Amino acid sequence: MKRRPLLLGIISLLATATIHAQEFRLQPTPQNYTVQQDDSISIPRQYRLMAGNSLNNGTALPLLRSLMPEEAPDAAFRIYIGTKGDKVVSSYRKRIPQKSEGYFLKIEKDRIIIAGADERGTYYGVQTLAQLLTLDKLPLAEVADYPDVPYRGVVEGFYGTPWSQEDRIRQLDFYGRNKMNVYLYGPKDDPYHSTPHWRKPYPAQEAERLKQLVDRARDNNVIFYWAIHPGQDIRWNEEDRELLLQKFESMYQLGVRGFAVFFDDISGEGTKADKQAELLNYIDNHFVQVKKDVAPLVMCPTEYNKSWTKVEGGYLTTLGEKLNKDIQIMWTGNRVIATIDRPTLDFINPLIKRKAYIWWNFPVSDYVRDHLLMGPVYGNGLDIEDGMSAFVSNPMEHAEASKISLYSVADYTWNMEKFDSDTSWRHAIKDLMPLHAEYLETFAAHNSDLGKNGHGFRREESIRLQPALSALLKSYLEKGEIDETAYNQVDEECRKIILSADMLLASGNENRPLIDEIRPWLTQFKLVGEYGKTVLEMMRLPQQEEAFLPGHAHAQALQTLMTDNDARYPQGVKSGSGQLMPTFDALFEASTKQYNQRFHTALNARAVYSPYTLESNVQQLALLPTQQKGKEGSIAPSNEVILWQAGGSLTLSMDRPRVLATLRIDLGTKEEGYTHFRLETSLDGKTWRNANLQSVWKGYTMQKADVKGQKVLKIRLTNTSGSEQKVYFKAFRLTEQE
Ligand SMILES: OCC1=N[C@H]2[C@@H](O1)O[C@H](CO)[C@@H](O)[C@@H]2O
Repeated sequence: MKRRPLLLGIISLLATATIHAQEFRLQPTPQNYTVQQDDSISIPRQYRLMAGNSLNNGTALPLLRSLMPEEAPDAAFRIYIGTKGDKVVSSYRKRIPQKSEGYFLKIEKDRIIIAGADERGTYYGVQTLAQLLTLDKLPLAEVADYPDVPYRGVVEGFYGTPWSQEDRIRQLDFYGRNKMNVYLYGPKDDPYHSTPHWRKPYPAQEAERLKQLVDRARDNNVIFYWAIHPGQDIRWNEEDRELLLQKFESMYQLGVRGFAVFFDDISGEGTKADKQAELLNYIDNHFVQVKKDVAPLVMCPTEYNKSWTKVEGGYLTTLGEKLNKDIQIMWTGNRVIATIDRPTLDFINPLIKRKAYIWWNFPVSDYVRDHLLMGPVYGNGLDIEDGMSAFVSNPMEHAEASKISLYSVADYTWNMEKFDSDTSWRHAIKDLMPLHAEYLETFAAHNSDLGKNGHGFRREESIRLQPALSALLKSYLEKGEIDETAYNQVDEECRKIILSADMLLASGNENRPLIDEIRPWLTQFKLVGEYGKTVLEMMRLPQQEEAFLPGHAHAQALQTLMTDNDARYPQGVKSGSGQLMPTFDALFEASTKQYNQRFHTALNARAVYSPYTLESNVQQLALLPTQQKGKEGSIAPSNEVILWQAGGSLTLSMDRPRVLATLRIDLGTKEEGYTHFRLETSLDGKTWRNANLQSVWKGYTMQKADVKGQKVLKIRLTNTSGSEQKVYFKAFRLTEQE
């Protein structure tokens, strides 16, 4: 029957609209928002625009016109839009919040009023109207709104593949919609941002692409900051100072109106506080203050977190005392990766004599590249807006996937008291994939913890399923019994996991960039679901000699598939590593052990293990995870400067003696740097023999140890120089002989 699809279509549209209306929330949560419940108006097709002159070359009007195309001078319905001081909104002047970027928005029967405290506030009023226009009828609403934190946004400051041009364009539009007003461009692996080419202007093509971004940022009322990272090889002389200013000038010519200097993750000459302060004040006095249309200068200190600060050393107090007062100083918190609370701010603000410009290292994943961080934003204080000048998030190299967190960071920094982590997280997911939200939520819920890592930072995972997982495991391990309720919940979740992975992989064009980013993890997620189902079946069969075997074999096959996965990620991809995998592995081992005892067999009862374990008394190395892929074993690299104390050592132990083929070590230091270290191997952990290091020049110094054919149980690297060494820990990789 022809009519049925049409009828179904109308019903589903109404259903979606109703759900949308029920679930509707303004993002970020406004400070004040009232709606006349029993009344609304249909969206006017035509309107007469009454606009204040102050908006002429701003972006509020273009946005309004893009939302409401039918302007007609004789239309009955009117839209009054202006900034405080514009005559057109003078009668609403008292309703405008007296706050930077504040706005007043009112929808009445015959008019809409948008009045901003400043141009960006007016723009934000239009962004709020844009959200209300997605409803099928316009509520008679009144919004008096403003942000808690002055500067809110993103610092692209991670190691790894920088975002693409398309990524950044989409990001800037996202910041406009979510009222984020700052984007700091500082990808560590851009050679013109950092060593070696920070002194050189960008080649024409890159310059043109940056100009496109600067223009897009302006369209979205976002301040585009360009950051420079000169500290690794800067010389404190006039030449380098002028070269840096020339580079800033060339960026200014591209339209950049925000500048930053990052001194993080460096060692040597560039780390001196008084020299840094002298340079920054010079830039401030001779460039920022001279230009007059440039935002306050931002700097990232070398000691950018409390665990690396020696207050008595005077680095931070020197910056606090010497830096011009309007220069912003970034801070990541008590550790490199940390949530921000009142004690964090009470520590740093007095030292730097200004409010910290928070650089929040979440959801950045460059130190756990095998993981995605898709969980809720939580753990930051909700009463600390007055203690910071900014809060910017350092995201993952996966731009779209980072939006789940960024949506909530926008919500948190705009209206801290009203921030609700879980509500925000669920809406962030709907915003990213409205048509597949339930599947993306299932995926995100089980891909939020980052596993063991060098910073010791962890996140909750599989929160709703945790009680069932632990009940199932507890009853099975302690009593060999199956908790049927828990069993069914976990079984049902495995079904949802498999379904969600397939639905997202097949989701087509809804958000293809997102699926392209997370595809390796979706494939892995499906394997996790299948592994769970297989292990659950095994749990029922340890008393059946024949029936148990196929499940055991299948589980081992799935374990192999989950380990030797996507070649593009040398360290592999991990999914469900926080809760699901540890539970399924434990159940695999328990049921197999039960079977082996019952039938006196020796089926492999080990789910996964790394043949390598790491011990070290060097604090920044001690927690680094080890990885194994086939014949290659490695210790995860670190991005930061390692303070390796005299006599400090790192020992990699095997589960049994293994014959080595190669061992490569990269401490990011030059040739002579390796003379400060001794490399040894041992077959019994008692007697050690030297393995001398030979330099391998691969565009940078890498060390190759002549261990070919040696059977070893342990490898040890010790700082024998008698003093602390500051090195990087870029690679520690071995291969075993076939
Ligand atoms: O300035 C703050 C800072 N600089 C480094 C450090 O934090 O760790 C981040 C996470 O590994 C890394 O992405 C960033 O480039």
